[in-house]
This record gives sequence, structure tokens and C-alpha cells, in this order.
Amino acid sequence: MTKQITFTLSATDGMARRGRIDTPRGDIQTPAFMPVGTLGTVKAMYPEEVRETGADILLGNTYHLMLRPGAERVAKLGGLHVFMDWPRPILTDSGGFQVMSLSKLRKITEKGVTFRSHLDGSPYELSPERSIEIQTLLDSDIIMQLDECIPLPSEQKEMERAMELSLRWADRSKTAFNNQLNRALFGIVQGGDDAQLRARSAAGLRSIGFDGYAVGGLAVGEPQEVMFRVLSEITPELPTDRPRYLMGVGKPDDILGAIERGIDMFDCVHPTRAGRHGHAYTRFGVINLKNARHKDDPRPLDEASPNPNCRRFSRAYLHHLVKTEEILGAMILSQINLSYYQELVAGARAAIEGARFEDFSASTRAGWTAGDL
Ligand SMILES: Nc1cc(CSc2ncc[nH]2)c2nc(N)[nH]c(=O)c2c1
Repeated sequence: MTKQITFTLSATDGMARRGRIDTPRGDIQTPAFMPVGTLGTVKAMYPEEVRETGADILLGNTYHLMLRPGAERVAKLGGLHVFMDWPRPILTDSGGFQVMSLSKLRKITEKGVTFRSHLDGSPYELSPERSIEIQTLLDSDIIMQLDECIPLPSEQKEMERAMELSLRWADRSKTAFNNQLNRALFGIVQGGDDAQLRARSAAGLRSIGFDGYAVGGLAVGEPQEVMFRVLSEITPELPTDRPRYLMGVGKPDDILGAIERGIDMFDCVHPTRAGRHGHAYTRFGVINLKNARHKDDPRPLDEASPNPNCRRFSRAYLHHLVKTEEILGAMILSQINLSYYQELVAGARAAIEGARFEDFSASTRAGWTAGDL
């Protein structure tokens, strides 16, 4: 019996990679940006609009969905794809990261993590086994091991403890996953900013064997150069024939730098959250539409954009929607920002195919400062 989810590498340019993940629910072109749909929705957007921005896959969140509406309820309703009417691939995180950042009274033991809901204080336990069960109930296509993500900087001993616990949880996650053929299980590399710990984590995950390898424990407040150093050290330790997913990243500059260092998949709440806060991503850089200087500006955001929404509305109108907190403002800017992120990774894919990623990266960055914002 063969695994139904496979990764094909089609081109490389330095460390940058162009590939494709084939799944029963559709293909994922890499490098890929995955919009985040925490509560079963990419906020302020219809699922078909998310697809139209160019997304092949989106993220769901085990922590939030297990609390509300509950994994068993979603399963009874046909799974997350049916529930939210998104027929394409979904990746779900294992929940540990959100427990540590959102829940109250959480406690980490060898068995797993116990915590109280941030909504009503009710008690829950999340073990590697229960997390796999929840992600399977959600009918997710790519599921993540339960891990412990610690902040940076952290003490060496703390980084080692969390990395070793995450490795033991990786092994239990793999056992609980029980080699399901129609789903993929990714391991998560931990180890803080210590190259030895990171290498030990990668080696441990490889010996267990996963369908893909995530780099966790980054985008937790460290400077960009620390993230880039860790990536440069760790991607060579990962299998070339499996996807690499940098969790929680990031801004466009982070994504270009991580593609340059061998990363294939990204997710971040930033483009949608920034949209809801009035920030528009364009090829000139970020425009803060809350700023009063846009009040009388009749120009569209970018008349050369392939996205009609960047051409049809004036900056003055977008400023008005943002200032009045009109729902349409969040809708338009979420669509604009996700479209920009998809244009960015689509451009990267073409550039890698054409062995011109360095030029693409440089000219994209140059555009961020050139235009008048
Ligand atoms: N920065 C960062 C972000 C996330 C959330 S990714 C996500 N979940 C839901 C949406 N997006 C992480 N998740 C896990 N499991 N481990 C990590 O180390 C980690 C690190």
C-alpha cells in the first residue's frame, strides 16, 4: 500500500526549492503560503475567495476547534472540509503552541499538557495521542506532532529539556498516527537557537521517519538574523525529498529569506490580521490606511496590480472604511494582503524555475522602498 501524499522536487536554485505536494484533495505548489483559518474560517473571507487569491491549502487550529465546536462534533458533521466548505487540503497544528500562548493554568508533564480553556476555564488534557485523534477527527490532510515550543532566548538546559520532550512526543505521535495512508504526519524540529540541539532534534525525527519536517521554535520573538542563522544550520540536516515547513512565518522579507535557506511551506496570521488593522500589502511595501494623509487621495493602491481590488478602490475610500471600522474594510484588505502573499510565493516559484531567485528577491525588496507609499 502506498502513501497517497507525495512530494516532488522539480527545481532548485541554490538552497531555494520548487516542488509540489500531491494529496487526495488537490496539489500544493511549493514554496507555498498557507492562510490561517483558526476557527474554521479565514476571517472575513468566503472559502472560494481564499482559493481565488491562489491558496492551495489553509490552516485549521486544533486548540481552538477542540474547545469550540469540539472535534467530535465536527467529525459528526462530516469533518472540517465539509463544515467550512473548503474541499482542498487543510493542515492542522497540534495545539500545544496555542495552549502555551492562550490557555490558563497549563501544566506540562511527560504525558502531555493539561490546561484550562481560555473561554470558560473548563479543564482539558492534550497528549500526543489525543492530538492525533483530534486532527484525525477533523479529517485534516497534514497533521502535526504535539511539541513544546519555548520562547527565545531561553536557558540551554530549558532548550534541551523541551527538545528532548518534543522528540519523545514525536515518537508517540508517530505510533498513534498508525501510518494512515490518506493523511500526512509532520515532525517538528525544536532546539532553540542551539545548532547542536537542532541537529539532534532533526536526526531524531529522521530516525522516526515523517512525511514532512517542520521547523518550530522560531518566530517566537527572536531577531530575524537569529532565525536565518538557525535555518541555514538546520535545513541541510533535513531530507531533501520531504517538504519543510517553517511554522508561524511571516512577513514577506522573512519568507524570501527562508525560501533562500531551503524552506517550502509557510503560514502566518499576519496578512489577515494586518488587513483587519488597516494595513495593505503592496509591491511598494505596507501602506497604513489609518493614516490621515490618505483622506483625499483618489489614487488606487496599485493601478498595475493584477488584483482588481488594488485598482477599483481609492485610498481615500479604503481610509474611510478603516476609520469607520466598516466590515467591508476588513474584507477588502484581507483579500488584498492574501493576494499579495500568493503573488510573492508564485513569483518565487517562477524565479526558482528560471534560476533567478536571487534577482527576484533583490528586485522585490527594492520595490518595497522605491514607491511613494
Ligand atoms: N512560531 C510558531 C508558530 C506555531 C503555530 S503555527 C500555526 N498554528 C495555527 C496557525 N498557525 C508553532 N506551532 C507549533 N506546534 N510548534 C512551534 O514551534 C510553533 C512555532
